[in-house]
Amino acid sequence: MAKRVPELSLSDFTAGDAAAFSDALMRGLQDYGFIILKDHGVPVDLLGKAYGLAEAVFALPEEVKRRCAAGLRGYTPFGTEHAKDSRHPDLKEFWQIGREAPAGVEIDEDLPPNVWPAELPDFRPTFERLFGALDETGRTLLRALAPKLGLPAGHFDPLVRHGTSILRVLHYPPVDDGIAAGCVRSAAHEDINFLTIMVAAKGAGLELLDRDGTWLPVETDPTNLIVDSGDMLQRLTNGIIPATTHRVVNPAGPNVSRYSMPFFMHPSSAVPLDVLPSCVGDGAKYPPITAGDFLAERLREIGLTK
Ligand SMILES: O=C(O)CCC(=O)C(=O)O
Ligand SMILES: [Fe+2]
Repeated sequence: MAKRVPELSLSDFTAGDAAAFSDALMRGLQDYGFIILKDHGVPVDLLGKAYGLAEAVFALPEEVKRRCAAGLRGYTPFGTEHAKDSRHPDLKEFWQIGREAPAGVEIDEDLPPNVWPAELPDFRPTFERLFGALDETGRTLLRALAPKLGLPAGHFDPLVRHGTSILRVLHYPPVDDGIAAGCVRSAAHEDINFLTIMVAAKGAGLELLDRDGTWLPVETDPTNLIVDSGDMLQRLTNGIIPATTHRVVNPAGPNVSRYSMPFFMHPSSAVPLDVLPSCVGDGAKYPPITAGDFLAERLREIGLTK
């Protein structure tokens, strides 16, 4: 039988057999590094609205978009980011929305303000809502995963509640004929964070590197979410949950724009990424580092900070 990324229903966890869901989530991440999530609770009309605004924001004039560039928030122009070990820039532009410091709560984190496009008044409320909904889904998934790692269900909650999670709205424009050989929409990479919860793209192209060394397309209905495990979870689990290499290939069919929206779930910067006691086995494979230092190192390696 052809291999397929496992499909899970989040309602099994919230209103069904929670232990069976936890088993399937753990197995999916171990075997594929990816799962498809149905019945995730993020309203489908919100996903539709977000897609519409993603198209609108990237259609704004280049100088308007560039005025909304503010480092890790707002707009990042085409050709800025490259995968960690790639010499070529990825063929994408993106807009990043971060967590903002909660009103009235003192937190030990530098959370810069977001940048909003004045031309699109619906952009801010829509993406604030989507950020909140994906954040909630991510916390639920971490609650489902915790018992599989010998942890109490609520273990991750305080680590991620004020963390540096970021929602990235991505646009891959039609690929130019004159593009340099070796340039792809998104070169092979692993995500940096704990989990990525991604609004499934409308177009094909996402592929994961399967455990047998072949590229496996990750395809699903755009009303579903796609979840993958990142490097920080790999470190915590001593590699028991690996960060799976994935990429976005150039269009094989019609040469049209592709949009996607990954939400990268990060803990607070001060959180140590030490290997969990239940996963140490014969010894930790990774030296201790905080989430903040690890993120800073990786952002430099992909060209997003100096
Ligand atoms: O566009 C996609 O489907 C995947 C994007 C991705 O892997 C990333 O931004 O880390
Ligand atoms: Fe990724």
